[in-house]
Amino acid sequence: MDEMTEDWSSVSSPAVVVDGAAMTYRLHPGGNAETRAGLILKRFPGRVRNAEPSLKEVRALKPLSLVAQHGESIGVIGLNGSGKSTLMKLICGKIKPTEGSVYASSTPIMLGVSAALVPDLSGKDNVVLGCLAMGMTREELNSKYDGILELAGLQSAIDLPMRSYSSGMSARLRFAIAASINPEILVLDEALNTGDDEFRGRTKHRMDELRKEAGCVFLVSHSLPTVQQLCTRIIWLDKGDLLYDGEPAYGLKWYKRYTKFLSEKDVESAQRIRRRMLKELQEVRIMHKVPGRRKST
Ligand SMILES: Nc1ncnc2c1ncn2[C@@H]1O[C@H](COP(=O)(O)OP(=O)(O)OP(=O)(O)O)[C@@H](O)[C@H]1O
Repeated sequence: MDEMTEDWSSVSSPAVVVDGAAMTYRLHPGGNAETRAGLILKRFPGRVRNAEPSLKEVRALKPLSLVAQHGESIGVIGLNGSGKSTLMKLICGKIKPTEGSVYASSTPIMLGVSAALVPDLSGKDNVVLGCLAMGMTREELNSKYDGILELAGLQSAIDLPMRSYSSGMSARLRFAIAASINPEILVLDEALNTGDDEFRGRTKHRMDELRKEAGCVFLVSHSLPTVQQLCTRIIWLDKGDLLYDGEPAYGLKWYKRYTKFLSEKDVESAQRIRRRMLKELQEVRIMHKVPGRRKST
């Protein structure tokens, strides 16, 4: 990930700039012959299709440009496999685009503390662990600890081992930990889908606070009410294409129609909507400043 070095203050205040970024995964469907799975497949060569390793490519994201400003909360919607997580990983710098570039005004934080959390430890202990894993100092942790427990709102369950939590309870805890470090850019991938209405209310409050502190939040979600309630803008991805980038009401209206047609197996009508969205999409072009020259627009 390239950190932005330009002075954007005179133009606007972008938090993330995606400049023609695309992602193609390359993989060997036959697997590595040295792995356990590879050895098993080798014993049944005639029965397993594609047992011979051959390079396959998955075009997860086609070239896409967008600018996310400070103060925005952006919902990322789309069917399974449409490229949402891939875009988030590119934004967080977890993977490098195979084309184009991604710039961020500071390192985006993905709600990724789950990896550091330990199911056998209590919620409280996991708060300590998660915060330290995100690089918080002891002093910061002490000052924020009570606020995190309050935001998680797990009451007495906070003393129970995390393995006893429902997915909604785990989501509360993970969100409370991740949102505690006031990240300038926060990426929430599916984290809030399992929360109930009460938790969504708390989340909205915290997300509004983050945005007011000039943060920028990306929220990947299949829950349209969540996106509608929490986001100021939506991005709709479909089979690696950007279909919509704009205010939520209009995009969600067409997305709901699109998914309804697909569920009714009316592919023709769904395709019509897809074409319409692509036609209406206003292409974003990232202007690169040339040193010593004025931008002429
Ligand atoms: N590491 C990987 N290697 C190969 N292909 C991948 C990899 N990760 C994702 N893909 C493929 O890229 C495409 C986009 O996947 P991605 O996870 O970004 O979609 P998504 O919109 O987040 O899906 P979902 O809603 O199901 O989480 C899919 O076809 C997926 O199979």
